[in-house]
Order: sequence, then structure tokens, then C-alpha cells
Amino acid sequence: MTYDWSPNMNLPHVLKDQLLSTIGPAPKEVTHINYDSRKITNNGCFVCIKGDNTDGHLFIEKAVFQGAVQIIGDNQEVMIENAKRYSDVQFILVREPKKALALYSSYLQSHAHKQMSLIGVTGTFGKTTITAYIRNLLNGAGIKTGSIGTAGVWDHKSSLSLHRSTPTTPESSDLHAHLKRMRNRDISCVVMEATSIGLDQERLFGLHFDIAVHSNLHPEHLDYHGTFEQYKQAKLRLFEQANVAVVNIDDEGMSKDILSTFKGELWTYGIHHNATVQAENLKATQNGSSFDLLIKDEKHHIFIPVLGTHNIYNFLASLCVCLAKGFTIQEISPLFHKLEGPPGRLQLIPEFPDRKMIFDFSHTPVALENLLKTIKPIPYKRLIIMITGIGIREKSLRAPIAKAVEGRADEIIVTADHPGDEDPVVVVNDVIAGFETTTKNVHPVPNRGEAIKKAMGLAKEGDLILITGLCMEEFQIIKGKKVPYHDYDHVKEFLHSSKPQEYLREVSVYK
Ligand SMILES: CC(=O)N[C@H]1[C@@H](OP(=O)(O)OP(=O)(O)OC[C@H]2O[C@@H](n3ccc(=O)[nH]c3=O)[C@H](O)[C@@H]2O)O[C@H](CO)[C@@H](O)[C@@H]1O[C@H](C)C(=O)N[C@@H](C)C(=O)N[C@H](CCC(=O)O)C(=O)O
Ligand SMILES: Nc1ncnc2c1ncn2[C@@H]1O[C@H](COP(=O)(O)OP(=O)(O)OP(=O)(O)O)[C@@H](O)[C@H]1O
Repeated sequence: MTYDWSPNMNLPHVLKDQLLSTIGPAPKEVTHINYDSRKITNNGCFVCIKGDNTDGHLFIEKAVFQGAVQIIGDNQEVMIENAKRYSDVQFILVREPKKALALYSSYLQSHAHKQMSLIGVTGTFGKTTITAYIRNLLNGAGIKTGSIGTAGVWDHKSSLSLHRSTPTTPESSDLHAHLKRMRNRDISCVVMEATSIGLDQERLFGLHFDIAVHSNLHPEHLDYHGTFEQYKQAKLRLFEQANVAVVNIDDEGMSKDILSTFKGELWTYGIHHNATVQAENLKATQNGSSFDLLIKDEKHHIFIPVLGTHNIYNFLASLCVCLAKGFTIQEISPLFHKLEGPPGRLQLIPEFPDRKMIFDFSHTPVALENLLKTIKPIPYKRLIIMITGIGIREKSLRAPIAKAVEGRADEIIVTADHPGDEDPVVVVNDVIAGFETTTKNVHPVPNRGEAIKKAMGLAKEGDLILITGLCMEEFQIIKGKKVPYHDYDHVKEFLHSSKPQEYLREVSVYK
């Protein structure tokens, strides 16, 4: 049964291309839309999505019980069956419920996205960092810019508290609600991470991006996408929705695909190949990176207060966005000395006099090994590293974490992150079991805050302290509860303590 579109159907016009048929009375009012029956309340529209574990169509009854007045789905048989049972509810049969969810969500949020400029960032590594750099530079340049991604949802000033449904790219109904919230705060530009899974699940369907940014492509999420090719095709979809593309020309994963298919304005960046914006003569310095920037045959000497070659790539991507937005290098360069990445990604903590201190999110053996490679060019007297076992995640990673840093630091503090239901002492001892030859200069401190102070207490002039683990999160999970926690509070406590020496005392945890 197929209905022709008619204006009297009382349905938002946005659903026109998705609509197959409707049964039941059009509701007087629809106040919200959701893909999860548990989040539906009075006057809601529930969209049935087939997932990996279950099928949203099984929860129609629950959604109606919770107050749904409209149901959207693609299973004709189930929809008709339920329409007979709930004659006061409108059932809308569509071609693709995920697309309908995105379109209808946009409508219910007054198409807020159309009143703002959108920038999408995709790639395997660097999305969160590039997103933070773009937000930082554009705000500095006077464009009120918000961001959405792994680091949360930010307006131009600070992080907004909200419930997260996905780790990075929100489901479309949540995304449009965030966009409306941004618009209400006078945000005129939003930069967002576009993950392959988010793109594949149509969370960004119907959005139009002024600029799409590519970082790089390496195998990831193959359990979800099946093949590397399918993973790449999902990421490439972002560029079909954009006017301008910013492409890392050094990346072998997908740059050629974008360059050969993209029809709009192109900006390239890189270090090893000629690009619109190219960096050369890279040098790691005490507090950041310096290099020469080549833009259209002009050379500019640049310093940015961030470490690591990968972050120079991330910076180049962000700079291309500013240039594509019409700023000149002269207008943007005064902002470089204040460039800020996302919390906890090679984040320099400047407050500790005569010592260098870095927070980094690495909490796996591979990430720790990469971190130790990245900091190599930084001059320091002694290296002090704090590593963490994680209570709520794979136990099997604890011992390898110790192995990754063994013999590569002068002092190693071992602590526990998110102990969950585990005794932090046990977590710490599991990590320590991974040291193969010696536990000399290994300091077990089960409480993360105390461990930070211990690391700071051990540091002398000229030393480098690496604080690793899940430090960008503002809570610790302890016995199923999120307990407010921030690394930075402990840094401040140490610096303001009249007796910092007391943190040097040993804490004995071996049982
Ligand atoms: C693997 C994956 O992508 N899962 C997504 C998928 O879940 P699923 O297939 O398991 O759903 P399901 O449990 O079978 O349920 C099917 C439907 O029934 C609904 N339901 C279920 C139970 C109920 O009582 N009532 C009800 O309505 C569910 O809300 C859902 O709509 O469909 C759901 C609804 O559309 C998504 O929210 C969910 O994302 C989950 C939360 C998730 O964590 N996804 C991760 C993998 C993800 O998207 N990550 C990327 C980052 C990747 C990166 O790091 O690069 C991201 O962008 O965040
Ligand atoms: N451009 C890059 N190239 C290679 N590696 C990078 C790049 N940028 C960041 N990394 C590495 O990836 C890690 C994660 O960076 P970031 O959070 O910015 O990436 P992401 O794509 O958002 O990943 P996630 O979604 O897992 O957070 C960093 O700690 C760093 O080790």
C-alpha cells in the first residue's frame, strides 16, 4: 500500500521522500523523537530501528505505553498489526527509518543546523584533536564556534553537560538537539567529529557541511565494517555532503580517493608532498614544535605549543580550515601561541615551575609505546611516568602496560583508574606483575590523585613527568558509581601544599 504525498497528511514535508504509507490519526502535537523506547514520554515519536542485538519494532507497545503518539518503522506487517491494536496512534511506514529519524529530528529542532556553518572531521586518528584546534582557532578569530565529539559537546566557552548516547558522533536525534542548543547560544559555527560508524548509521544524514576535513586512514573498526574498503567508503560519504575538502596529501589510506572524486574546492596539507599548506624543517623544542610553513610560495616561520609530528598534521588541517574560511595567515598566526588541544592528549601542564608535565590519555601498551616515542625529542633530565591499570576493563592489559614502560623511565608510579568493583590494590599489583626484571624505582600508589602528587614529589628541576591514563574524564567509576574526580585538582593541591615533601613517602600496597 503506497500513498501519494498530500499536504493534508499533516506530516512534516521533510519525510516526503521517505514516506510509503500512514495508518491512524495524525497527532495534534509531537514534542520529541527517539530511537529508544525507554526515552519516549508523552507526545513522542518512536522510530523503530533494527539493531545488532534486537529490533526496535519489538518495542512499539512499550513506546505507546510510555506516551508515543507516532511510530515510524519499515516493517509493514508489524506496523499494521500494531496499528490495529493502537488506533489512536499514527503509524508511518518509511523506506529507511534511520534517515527518517535524522530528517524528522532536524524538523523538530527547527533545522537549527541550517543557520550555522558546519565543519565535519573524519579519519582514523586525530579527529578529536583537529576538532579542538579548529574550535580554538575559530573562536580566537572571532567566530563563535562549538564542537561535538569524543571530548563532549562544547559551546564557544566551555563543555556542556549532557547525557551521551554514543562515544563520539551522536545519534541524529541527539545531534539535532545539541545543534539547537548551540544555536540558542548564538553559536554560528559547529565543528564535529564524523566517525565511520556514525556516517554508516545515517546519524549525519541531511546535514550539509561547509568544510569536510580528512586526517588519515588506517585499519580500524573492521569488526563493524567487514572490510577496509567498506570502512573507507563510510568515511568518504562525508565528502559527498560538503562544499570544501581539506585533505592530508601524505595519507595513503584515502587521500587519493577524495582527490579523484571531490568536485568542490580542495585544500591539501602535508609534510612529505607538495600541498597547498606544507610544513618543513620541523623541530621539537622545549615547549612545543617549530617549523616553516609554505603557503602559496610564501614561507612563514611558526611555533605552536604542542608536541608530536602527528599534532603538526592536526594543526595543518585546522589551519587549512581557517584559510578556507577566508582568514589570512597574518590574521590567524597571532593565535598560534595559544593553540589548545583537547584535554588529556599530550596536554602540557605549564604550572609546575622548572619541570615539564604532560597529561596523556594513553592507557594501552601500544599507546604508551607511541607516547614514549613522541616525547623523545623533548630535552629532560629524568623521566617520571605514571601508568594505570583499569579496573573496569580488560585485566589482560594490566601486565603488558608495565612491560611497555619497563626500563624506559627513571621512576614509574603505578596506580589504578576506574577501579569499579575491584580493589585498587589488586589492580596495581596486576600491573606490577608485568615487570620482568626489576621493580626498582617502581612506586605503587593505588589512589590516582595521590599517585599524581607522588610523581610531582619525585620530580626535580629539569625532569619530565608523564601522567597517563583516563585523565580527560571528570569522574572515576568506583563500585558502579561515577565519583567526581579531576587530575588537575591534585596538581593544584600539590602546588599549594605547604609540605609537598610528604608526598615522597612510600605507600606499601603489596599484600
Ligand atoms: C555498534 C553500534 O554502533 N551500535 C549502535 C546500534 O546499537 P545496536 O545495533 O546494538 O542496537 P540494538 O541494541 O540491537 O537495538 C536496536 C534498537 O532497539 C532499540 N531499543 C532497544 C531496547 C529497548 O528496550 N528499547 C528500544 O527501543 C534501541 O534503542 C535501538 O534503536 O544502534 C543504536 C541505535 O541506533 C546505537 O545507539 C548503537 O550505538 C552504540 C551506543 C555505540 O556505542 N556505538 C559505538 C560503537 C559507536 O557508534 N562508536 C562511534 C565511535 C567509533 C570511533 O571511536 O571511531 C561513535 O561515533 O560514537
Ligand atoms: N594526525 C594523527 N596521526 C596519527 N596519530 C594521531 C594523529 N592525531 C592523533 N594521533 C594519535 O591518536 C591518539 C588519539 O587522538 P585523537 O583523540 O585526536 O584521535 P581520534 O581520531 O579522535 O580518536 P578517538 O576517537 O579514539 O579519540 C593520540 O593520542 C595520538 O597518539
